[in-house]
Amino acid sequence: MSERVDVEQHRADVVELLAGLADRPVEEAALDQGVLGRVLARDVVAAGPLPRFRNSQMDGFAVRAADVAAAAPGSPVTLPVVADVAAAPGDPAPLAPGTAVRIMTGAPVPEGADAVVPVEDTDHVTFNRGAASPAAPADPWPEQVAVARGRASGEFVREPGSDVAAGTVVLPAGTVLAPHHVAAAAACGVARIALLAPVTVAVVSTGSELVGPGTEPGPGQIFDANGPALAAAVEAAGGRVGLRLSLPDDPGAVRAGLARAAADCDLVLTTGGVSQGAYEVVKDALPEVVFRSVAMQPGGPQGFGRVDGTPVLTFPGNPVSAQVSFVVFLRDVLRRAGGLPPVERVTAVLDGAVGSPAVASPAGKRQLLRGRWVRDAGGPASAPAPRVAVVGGPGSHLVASMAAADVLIDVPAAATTLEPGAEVAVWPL
Ligand SMILES: Nc1nc2c(c(=O)[nH]1)N[C@H]1C(S)=C(S)[C@@H](COP(=O)(O)OP(=O)(O)OC[C@H]3O[C@@H](n4cnc5c(N)ncnc54)[C@H](O)[C@@H]3O)O[C@H]1N2
Ligand code: MOO
Repeated sequence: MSERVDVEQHRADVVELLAGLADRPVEEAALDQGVLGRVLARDVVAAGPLPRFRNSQMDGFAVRAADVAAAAPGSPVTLPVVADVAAAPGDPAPLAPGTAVRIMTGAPVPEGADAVVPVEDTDHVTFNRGAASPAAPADPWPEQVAVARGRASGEFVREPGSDVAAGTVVLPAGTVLAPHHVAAAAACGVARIALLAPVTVAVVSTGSELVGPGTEPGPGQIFDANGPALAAAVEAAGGRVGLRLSLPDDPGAVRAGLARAAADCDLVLTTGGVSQGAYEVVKDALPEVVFRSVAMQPGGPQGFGRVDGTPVLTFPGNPVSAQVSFVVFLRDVLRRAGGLPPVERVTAVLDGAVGSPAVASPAGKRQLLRGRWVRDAGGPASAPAPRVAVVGGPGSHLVASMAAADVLIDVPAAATTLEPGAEVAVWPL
């Protein structure tokens, strides 16, 4: 008889087993190559300031604010336009008092100028002639400008370092990279970044009945669902699939496959072969692993330990059991090890009942039913928590019901029935 433990005990044992995974090596990557969702291992520091130089926030005229202070719609101030500055390489000449330069958004503001008057506030209104004359050359800069509205010193001038001072941290270590982080690093001219190396996981399916896609299953054969499912789950949790194996029900082959997996990866994950049958190859191949029954459904039969020094978790073969095992025991451990935040469990209100023959909850076991958020408009606005309804039955072979679910509804071990309106904890999928 194997030992029987509760869910929290097994979770704690898995956390302890995998504690060493959190010590991640660092790897470098180009900023533009698949870094989204990855975690920065080191701060990204700006070598120079951002903006890099004083530049215009508007298309208009760079002026000395004092020269146009008196301008008003009825009494414009007219200045000679002495140069044209585009957002282009080069350094404009200083601006003499009593003059203006035409300037474009992002162009360097000449020394001496301290404000930009948008073109709309002048007699030119716009510099852009649009599609009316696409072949025409760009507007030449005018000889003079009549400014109808003065601007305070500093208006529409972007100062260097006003976004980032040179030498400061743009993105701190631990940032989970999203597009806006890539933008900030790119603006600072960063080409390569240091990332936490993902935990590498070997995903090992066992069962002589399994075939891969593209094969016509013969009598007694089924497609391998767990391999692809767990590989996807590993990646979604920030891990990297280092090896995928599908092994037959032969303890020798399983032992050899697991030895290879242990040598190649940080963690080995198996499915199948851990129950009470005559061909429980994972159990038979791993005498050093602890096999136990966890008081939950699905996902009761579990094992944890090491193969050749590498941690191994053995999940049950039923596809829903394997996926639920990942969510409950491994997802957050993997995420934390790779620097990602855990997925928070949330409280929800049950929309229907649990306890009908179709949706029963066994006494003494925590049951993780598949559920969906109820998003109809009719719900009371004052509902204390989001509502959730059971989807499909509790059977651990019901992969399509699992695919229709948003969450796992956590029915406490003591409960065999729950009334509508009951508060439940849910695990987002
Ligand atoms: N007498 C008992 N029988 C069973 C018990 C028990 O306590 N006493 N526990 C049941 C529970 S609960 C589960 S869960 C399963 C676990 O069985 P195994 O981990 O040994 O898994 P297998 O027997 O290899 O497979 C179970 C089931 O899942 C299918 N399977 C396996 N691998 C895959 C895969 N990669 N993709 C898709 N489907 C897979 C397999 O064909 C079986 O149908 O044991 C119960 N029995
Ligand atoms: O506990 Mo098994 O994992 O029901 O299906």
